[in-house]
Amino acid sequence: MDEARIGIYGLGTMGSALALNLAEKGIATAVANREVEWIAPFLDRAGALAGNLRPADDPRAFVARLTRPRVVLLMIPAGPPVEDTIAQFRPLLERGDLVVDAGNSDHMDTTRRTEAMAAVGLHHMGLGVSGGEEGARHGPSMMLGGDEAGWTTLRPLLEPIAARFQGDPCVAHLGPGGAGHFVKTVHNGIEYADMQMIAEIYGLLRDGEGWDAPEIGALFARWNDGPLASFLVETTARVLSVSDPASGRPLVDMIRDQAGQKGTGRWTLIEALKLGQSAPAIEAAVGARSWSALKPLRLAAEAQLPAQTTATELPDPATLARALYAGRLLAHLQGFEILRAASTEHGWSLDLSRVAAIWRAGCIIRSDLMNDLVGLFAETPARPGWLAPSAAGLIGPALPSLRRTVASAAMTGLPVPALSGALSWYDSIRRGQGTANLIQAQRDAFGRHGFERTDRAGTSHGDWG
Ligand SMILES: NC(=O)C1=CN([C@@H]2O[C@H](COP(=O)(O)OP(=O)(O)OC[C@H]3O[C@@H](n4cnc5c(N)ncnc54)[C@H](OP(=O)(O)O)[C@@H]3O)[C@@H](O)[C@H]2O)C=CC1
Ligand SMILES: O=C(CO)[C@H](O)[C@H](O)COP(=O)(O)O
Repeated sequence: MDEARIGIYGLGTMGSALALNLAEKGIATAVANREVEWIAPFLDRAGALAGNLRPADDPRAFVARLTRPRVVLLMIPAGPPVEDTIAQFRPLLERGDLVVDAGNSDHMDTTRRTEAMAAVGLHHMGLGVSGGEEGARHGPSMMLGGDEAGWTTLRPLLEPIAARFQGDPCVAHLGPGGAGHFVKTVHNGIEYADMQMIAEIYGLLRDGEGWDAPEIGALFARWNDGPLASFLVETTARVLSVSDPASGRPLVDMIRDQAGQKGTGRWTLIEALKLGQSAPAIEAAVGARSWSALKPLRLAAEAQLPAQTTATELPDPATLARALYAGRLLAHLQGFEILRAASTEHGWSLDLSRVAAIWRAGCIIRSDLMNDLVGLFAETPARPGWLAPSAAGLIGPALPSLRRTVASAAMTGLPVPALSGALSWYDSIRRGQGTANLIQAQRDAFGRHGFERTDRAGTSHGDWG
């Protein structure tokens, strides 16, 4: 009677929300936490749902509560905590049992662990979960990597708790090993870029036009009724409207401009570079968070360095909205191209249309745009998204607004690194004749590296004098 079909280990923000979600769907769930004193208050908060929760004070008792094959889902920080916890559980598990790492782990760690666990007959599954606390509680988007047998076991547990888009559960088995965690990492890279571009538009309105936070929030709220409709625009509108009870000022004005980051944005970039890809909108977003942390240096530079700006009228809100749409679209195309490159490199056969489909609800980057991307990536799965027949029609109408916004921000001295990175990337990928001929000439001139001529095959060298 007291058995559980799944066990959640780690009752922090995400783990406790996932456990309540499972319990609410009638799935008996074992729960445990490293520091056991958190378990009783969690059960109190669970109220009637506690009837479907099976607490355990230590890993052995926790495992003993699970039906076979046992499913141990870890919702704890990536890195050493996951490593150490798996080592703790491994001797308690038997052939066929599963460990599901549902935190934001590095895909290479997940692949390594999958292989090590498979060698002793255990299934290690990497599960990317997105949606924050609210998503985990009422329906996250979930990206699973691992073997087919593990998916067969997990599917009846994950589909009932997933977010749904028009009835379709936002969970998919995306590939073997670290495929799920890789997709989650890139999800977060896109999340960083989207947040940064929103912040850049906020900066133009605040510093260029002198709008206050509630005014900007009201504009974002209106935008959320149009093509920019998304969780992040909606959230932005909400946070900009909140005032600080202590000062009476908008709460956002009382927050230090130094952003945190746990690593997934940076990992996206590192992976992109390793795959020979570039993702300047995501790079700009990671860089902007890093620079934000160096507040004393920025203050010193502001006092010392000239701005040399030219007074220029900033675009009207409708132009800014289209610029944000274009930037967002290009950042998504960058992220999805990283996924496509990784899929080829690792042999994952990722279905990019399905990835977009499970990002339509539950996750942080859910948006109306994602629905268009489902169709776009179905059109030409073997080629970059921007070569899909529908891409030009999505990008074209918004592009002049992106150009106008980036140009006037540059003249005014207001930083828009992600928007301008997206635009430069676009202008680079659509240019048939680039400037790398000069790079090749330079390389050959100083290092005899050789180049290919346009009129004959093979390696040539120049007589550079
Ligand atoms: N918060 C979010 O919006 C999202 C978070 N994630 C990921 O989910 C995972 C959990 O995040 P979140 O719930 O926010 O984190 P919290 O900080 O709220 O909770 C962390 C949990 O991990 C446990 N823990 C910490 N260190 C160890 C350790 N060394 N060994 C065993 N258990 C440990 C904690 O136990 P104890 O109480 O004993 O300290 C606690 O249960 C992370 O990988 C995070 O990146 C994914 C999507 C969204
Ligand atoms: O995974 C997430 C959402 O999908 C988390 O919100 C993510 O951990 C946030 O990352 P960071 O702290 O680096 O901003």
